Amino acid sequence: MNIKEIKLHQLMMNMKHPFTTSFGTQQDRFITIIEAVDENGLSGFGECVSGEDPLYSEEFMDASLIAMKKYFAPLLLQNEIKHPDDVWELFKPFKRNNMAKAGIEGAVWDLYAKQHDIPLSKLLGGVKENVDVGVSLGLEETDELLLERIAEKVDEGYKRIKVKIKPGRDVEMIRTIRGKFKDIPLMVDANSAYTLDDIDTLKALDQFKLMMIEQPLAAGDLIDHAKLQRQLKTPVCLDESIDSYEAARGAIELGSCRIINVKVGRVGGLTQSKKIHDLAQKHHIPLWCGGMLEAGVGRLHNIAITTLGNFTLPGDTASSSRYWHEDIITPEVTAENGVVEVSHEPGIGAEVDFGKMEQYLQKTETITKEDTPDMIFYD
Ligand SMILES: O=C(O)CCC(=O)C1=CC=C[C@@H](O)[C@@H]1C(=O)O
Ligand SMILES: [Mg+2]
Repeated sequence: MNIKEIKLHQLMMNMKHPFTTSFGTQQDRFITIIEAVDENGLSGFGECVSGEDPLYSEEFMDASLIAMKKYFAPLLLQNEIKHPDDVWELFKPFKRNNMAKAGIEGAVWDLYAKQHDIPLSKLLGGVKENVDVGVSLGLEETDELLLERIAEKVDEGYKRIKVKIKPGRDVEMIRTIRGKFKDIPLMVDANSAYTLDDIDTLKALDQFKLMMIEQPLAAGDLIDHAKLQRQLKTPVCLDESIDSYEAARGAIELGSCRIINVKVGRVGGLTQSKKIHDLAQKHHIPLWCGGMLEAGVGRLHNIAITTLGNFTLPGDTASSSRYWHEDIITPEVTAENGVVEVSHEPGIGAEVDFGKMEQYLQKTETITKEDTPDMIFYD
């Protein structure tokens, strides 16, 4: 693919509203945009979605940056690859660090699609021209405030509403929501805030006709999720637990969930996302694409993967304006009545706008072919 250099554009973006989950509140988003440049000056873009702190998962941006600079970018530059699927194999000896791997791999996918003049969605085997999207709402100080936010998003036409729950803000809060919004497609996300000791609370949620309960228990606990799913009518959806193809296989075989949320970064990139897609399809497990509070580049990668046939449920890829006063891409992602049109342009389908990015840019670091992987044991 003749990749000449990798640039790591490090941005600090300020979110329009704080976003609160069971594990914390976020206002600033530290994002790295990865640019892979080929010998002809063509650029492909990826986004590293690690959090600022290791709260959602063990990955965090400072560590991902080191992993990209020390290992993944130099490795990519020193090994000629023919296809983006080769990237996963190239990085395989290096354990985990999926979000760092996915960020670089994403730039390679976009570059390859542009080199071949096709949309990323088509390159991935996507079959949809538009995708349904929902919206994820954080916890608010009061239920009244949350009701207002839901009303806004229902008016905007989103295809489903996801609300965050945690112990003490669960059954009664959902009862209040259902009191006002009797029939909206509604789901909850606990981000691992419960254990099987909370089974009565989780069972009580069955009465509210929820589409699913996302990640109620600990990420590593496929066994307890299987026990829980057997006792719940509401489908369990796994997010944090699905950090690899093998985890997806385990969850499906054990019956730990009936739905999977695929996050491209969490599973190590688009190649792994496709593999999980095919596995889930074979087992009749529907998918949707989750979000990581991405800027436009990550958002467009999410839309591209959602065009695959088994992404049958609305994802978290809401409009750019859901989180940002101004996104870094032109055109921005816009959901009309909960539907995003898939671009026919080559690659991710929008331009990264360096003029807009400037306001958020803290630093750009460039890795070239002269930079060797910085390892003690490497031959
Ligand atoms: O809109 C989005 O990007 C999804 C937002 C969202 O729900 C999440 C983002 C980041 C980490 C988690 O809290 C989370 C999730 O669990 O899905
Ligand atoms: Mg989640």
